[in-house]
Amino acid sequence: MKKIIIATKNKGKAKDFEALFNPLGYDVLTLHDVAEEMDIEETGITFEENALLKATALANHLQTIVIADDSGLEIDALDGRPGIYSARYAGEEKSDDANIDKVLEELENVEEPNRTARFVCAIAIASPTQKTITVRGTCEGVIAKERRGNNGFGYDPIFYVPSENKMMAELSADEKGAISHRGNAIKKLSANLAELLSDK
Ligand SMILES: O=c1nc[nH]c2c1ncn2[C@H]1C[C@H](O)[C@@H](COP(=O)(O)OP(=O)(O)OP(=O)(O)O)O1
Ligand SMILES: [Mg+2]
Repeated sequence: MKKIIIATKNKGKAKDFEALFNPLGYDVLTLHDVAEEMDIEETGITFEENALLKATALANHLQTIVIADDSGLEIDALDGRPGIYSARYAGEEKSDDANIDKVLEELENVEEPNRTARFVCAIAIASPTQKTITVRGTCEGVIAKERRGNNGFGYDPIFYVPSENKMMAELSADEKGAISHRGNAIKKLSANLAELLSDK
């Protein structure tokens, strides 16, 4: 199979990408496979900037074409927080469990109609020979009052998807890919994905 390199250390994200890319004929490699030692700082103030930082750093390092994803959860009642700070919302140790606890606590007194939120995913493609590209996908939902489901990663156990009548963490990787912010971002590329990934 052809290989696609994703500049991520997040294993849950890598699984999402496998579900999206394996059917298109690509094996997924991550930073764990190609440059474990790299630690790319996310100093941007938008998802797109951070995705570009990650993709460009690894593309330059490997001298090949690379994809990166910067993503997060925007909660309307929290004025869009945690946003680009989603991974470290409850502290530098990047704990999904602590992040969820913090969100549930902050929304303790917020009732259903005001618990709307969206996942956002910016995907960047960087290459030594082509112009960089970014696309954004989103997925609308509602923050539940407690966790449900064992699939996925991050905030999936508290993200209710109305169109599926399920938590994101109750969907299989394929079902998630069909409706998720990550899947929606990839869809925007799909018409010319093969060309974009050919590194010519
Ligand atoms: O589908 C998702 N389902 C649940 N949660 C999600 C999803 N997509 C992003 N998220 C959350 C997880 C993390 O708290 C943050 C991403 O932060 P982000 O910096 O992009 O990723 P990361 O630091 O975990 O890995 P890396 O930068 O190596 O790709 O948003
Ligand atoms: Mg990160």
